[in-house]
Amino acid sequence: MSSTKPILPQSLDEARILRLPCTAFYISEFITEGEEALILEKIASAPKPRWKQLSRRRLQTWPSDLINNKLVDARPLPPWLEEPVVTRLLSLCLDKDTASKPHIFSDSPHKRPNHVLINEYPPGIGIMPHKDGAAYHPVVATVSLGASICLNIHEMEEDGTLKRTPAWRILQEPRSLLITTANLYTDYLHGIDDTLEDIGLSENTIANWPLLRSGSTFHDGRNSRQTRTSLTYRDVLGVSKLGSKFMFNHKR
Ligand SMILES: O=C(O)CCC(=O)C(=O)O
Ligand SMILES: [Fe+2]
Repeated sequence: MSSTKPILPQSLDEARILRLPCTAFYISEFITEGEEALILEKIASAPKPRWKQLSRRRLQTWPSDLINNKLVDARPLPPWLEEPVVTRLLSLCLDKDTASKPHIFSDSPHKRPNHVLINEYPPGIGIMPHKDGAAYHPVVATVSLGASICLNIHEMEEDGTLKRTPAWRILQEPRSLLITTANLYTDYLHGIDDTLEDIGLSENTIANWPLLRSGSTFHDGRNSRQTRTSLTYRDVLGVSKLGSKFMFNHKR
C-alpha cells in the first residue's frame, strides 16, 4: 500500500462540477489506499453499540447523536476522523490566486466540521431521496470508502412531490471527496438507488464524469455495487456546552 500523499488540486476551482446548478466539487483521489484501509479498520473495530442498525443500512454517529438538532457536550472528533480528512479538507483553497483565501468551511459557525455520519451500504441498498434538514451549515463533505456508488439529485414538482427521474447523477469513487454546498442540499433532494448495479453511466449522464480518476473503468456504463461506506462531514450549527438537564428543563 502506498503511503505517499495524493496530489490535490491547487484550488477547488479545478474540482468544480461544472454541470451542476449549484456549487459542488469532486476530487477523485482525496485519500490513499492505506488511509482508506485504516479508516475502514477503525470503523469495523468500533464498539458494537456504536452502530445504529436501520432496516437495511447501518450507521455510526461521531462524536454523538444530535439531541433536538444540537450537539450536546460535544467531544472532539476522534483522531482517525480528523486525520487525514479534516486537515486536508481545510487545506484546500477556494481560489489559487489568493494565498489567504478561506477554505470551504470558513463561513460556517465553527469554521470546521464537528460531526461525522458513517453510513454503510451493502450491495442493493441505497437511501431514499431526502433533504438533510436544518441542523447543519449547508456544506457537506463526503468521503467514499470501499466501492463506487451513484448519488442522485432530484428536483421537486411545483406541488412539492418528487420528480422520480434524477436531474443529475454524481458518481462517487472509493477514496474520493464530494463537497456539496448551499441549495444543492436545500432546494433539491439527494438519494441512492436500491440496486445491485448502477447502469447507464456515461459522460452524458454523470455530472462529474470529467473529474473521475484517470483510467476509471466504467466503459461499459456499469458499476457493480460492493459494500460502500461514506463519511459525511458537517458543521452542526447548535452546540450546547451545558448538560442535558438544561436541554430538557427549558422549552425551546
Ligand atoms: O452516503 C451518502 O453519500 C449520502 C448520505 C446522506 O445523504 C446522509 O447521510 O444524509
Ligand atoms: Fe443526506
